[in-house]
Amino acid sequence: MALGPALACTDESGCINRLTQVECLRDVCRCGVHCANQRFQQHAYAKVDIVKTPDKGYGLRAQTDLGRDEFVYEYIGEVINHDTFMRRMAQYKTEHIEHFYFMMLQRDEYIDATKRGGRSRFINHSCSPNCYVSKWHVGRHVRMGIFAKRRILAGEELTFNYNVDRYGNDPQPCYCGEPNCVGTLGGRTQTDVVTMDDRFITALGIADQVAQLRASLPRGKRSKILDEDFSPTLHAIAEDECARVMTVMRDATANRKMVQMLLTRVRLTDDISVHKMLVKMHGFVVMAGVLDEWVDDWELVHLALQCLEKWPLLARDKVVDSGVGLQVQQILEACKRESESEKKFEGHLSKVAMLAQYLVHKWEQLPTTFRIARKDGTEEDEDGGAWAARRRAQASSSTQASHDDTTSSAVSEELRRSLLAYRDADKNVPTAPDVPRSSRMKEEPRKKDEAQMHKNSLPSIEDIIRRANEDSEAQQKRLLQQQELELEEQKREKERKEREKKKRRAKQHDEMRGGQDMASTSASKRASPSSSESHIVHKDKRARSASAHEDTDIETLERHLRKLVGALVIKQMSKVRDQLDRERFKRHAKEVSTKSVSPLTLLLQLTQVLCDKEKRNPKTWPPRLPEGQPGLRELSEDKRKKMKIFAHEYIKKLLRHKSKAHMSADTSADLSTQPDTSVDASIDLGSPSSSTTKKPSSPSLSPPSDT
Ligand SMILES: C[S@@+](CC[C@H](N)C(=O)[O-])C[C@H]1O[C@@H](n2cnc3c(N)ncnc32)[C@H](O)[C@@H]1O
Repeated sequence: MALGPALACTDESGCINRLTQVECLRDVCRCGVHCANQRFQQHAYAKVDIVKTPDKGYGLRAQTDLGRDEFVYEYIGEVINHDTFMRRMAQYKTEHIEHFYFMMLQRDEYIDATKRGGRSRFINHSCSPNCYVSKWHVGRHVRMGIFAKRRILAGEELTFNYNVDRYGNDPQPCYCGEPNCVGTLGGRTQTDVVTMDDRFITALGIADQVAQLRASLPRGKRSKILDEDFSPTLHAIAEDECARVMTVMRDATANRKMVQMLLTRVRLTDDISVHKMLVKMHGFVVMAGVLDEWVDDWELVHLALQCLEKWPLLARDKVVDSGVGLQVQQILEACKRESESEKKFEGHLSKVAMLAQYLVHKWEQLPTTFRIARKDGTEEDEDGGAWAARRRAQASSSTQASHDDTTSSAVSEELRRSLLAYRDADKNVPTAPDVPRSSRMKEEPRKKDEAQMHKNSLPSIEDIIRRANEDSEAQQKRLLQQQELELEEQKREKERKEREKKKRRAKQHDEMRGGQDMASTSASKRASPSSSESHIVHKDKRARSASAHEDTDIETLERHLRKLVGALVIKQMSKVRDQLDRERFKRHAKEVSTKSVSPLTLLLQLTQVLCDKEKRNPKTWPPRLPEGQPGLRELSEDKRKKMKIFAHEYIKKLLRHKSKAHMSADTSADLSTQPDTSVDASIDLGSPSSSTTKKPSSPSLSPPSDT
């Protein structure tokens, strides 16, 4: 089934490269730009923060959630050989460097991130980690990646198990704080089952046995017994275990005990389909790594040859491409040399010699074919192509004319290009001759440290921290800016709504007032062209002033006016309190001073009337502060004076009216309940007095001089 671009070379795609931890190569993978298996090459790192921990120095923290098996970071540093590694360990001790940053890459290759490296150097150890370390092949290089072991939430500290891959000077106390903490980090060997990573235990197919044993042992003795006495029963490999076995074999190539157990599982397997699958999972490439690493160890070499003998082949390509053919040939020659000096084949040596002879002969019988590029783009072997190219370039370009790119009409374009690429690359990078390690080890120096070549391109630790700080500062700045923009946007939106609300209110207000004015005008029959015009002028002015002061909170101004006028009215009322019923006065005073002013009582009406009068005056409403902007702090002296006179007159009139009504308990002038409409009629100050009352002499609220 053809997979969409989104799935190209993902875990779900079935891409063999991805499954066996080989990166597809740029310009080679047929999925082109959609290929998701180039994470090392593309530096597709997770977003992380460098943080200070309470007792482990700095640490690394996830900035975002991470999915299981997601690529976190590459472990970057100087790649050094064993001699340099030993020298630096001693040097760092004398320099009193507190933290260790070594990680083993493969035999005789270590990554040192002490002085130069990437952010991954800050990842601390945990006995129950949320990440794991895994080796990937990227072109000709083995590279160390850190991956999420489970789903990780943003903010969690990232950790992996140092006891699997990391080397330091001496064991250090562990402060991971996990319930299963083994107490120390570093100083252990990678073969200790007690510290062994779950992935390895699963690949060995011994998870149940380890769990049982752990459960049956007393706590204190667990690690000792597991390390020294534990020899698990190994079983044949099932088909669904092939990818795991091969990836762990690649990861643990330098771990003798692990390699031995995994090879034993391969040897115990009889199912031909499992062997086919192992071959498909780059089995020959992984085996070349194992032979390269353990070429001096006859027992392991024997075991490896026993596995190779089981692997089915129709053509010689994989043997040649991986370099295993050449290695086995050289093993055979080494056996011969050894036997000549010893004058006899013994033990593993004789078995190795016989098996090697057999394999060399068997493979020679096989034809050499070339893979034709597939059209569906779903498979396979971009890396196989690279390895093929490398091996051919290194070992057999002259003897195998048919491998030459000039004869490549039958060869896939992908293979041809990777051949060219690697030949070019090989021109620049000195590689060790393909000879058994025993002889290679004698060469001094054995191999130029890649570290020396890349040293100057690696950032220093100060650079990393500085850059991390800059990054996080920039990010914080971006976040702040974004927040500010959002706040501004919210503010604008709020203001817009407020304006609309005010417009609506002003419109309603105008309509109401228009209606009232018209009604009062027609009722009093005082309408003259000039007053009608002035009403329109007023209305216009009001509308203009409303729109000019859209931003003013009219409601607040009104409330404030009511408070000021209310206080003034209360003062006036208190002057005649003796004439008023005490209880009633109190009640009204309370009502006046609260915000819920409504025309329930006549006295409230007095406040209301004064306020309405004030608000009707376009010259003074809405009021302005001396600074010019809309607002109201207090009433001007002039205005207070006028209002006092008005209130005084009003109250006097009321009392007169009450005494006229004989102050009966059930009087219609009951101040607490019903509006006294007779009095109400007498206080229409904005219009000529009713026929029954005289207009007060001086309550006119002319514009105050200070506004
Ligand atoms: C690769 S460095 C990790 C970064 C280091 N914390 C730093 O500040 O640069 C490894 C060192 O960190 C410290 N470390 C890491 N994990 C630790 C743990 N679980 N307990 C105590 N120290 C730890 C040890 O000193 C160790 O040698």
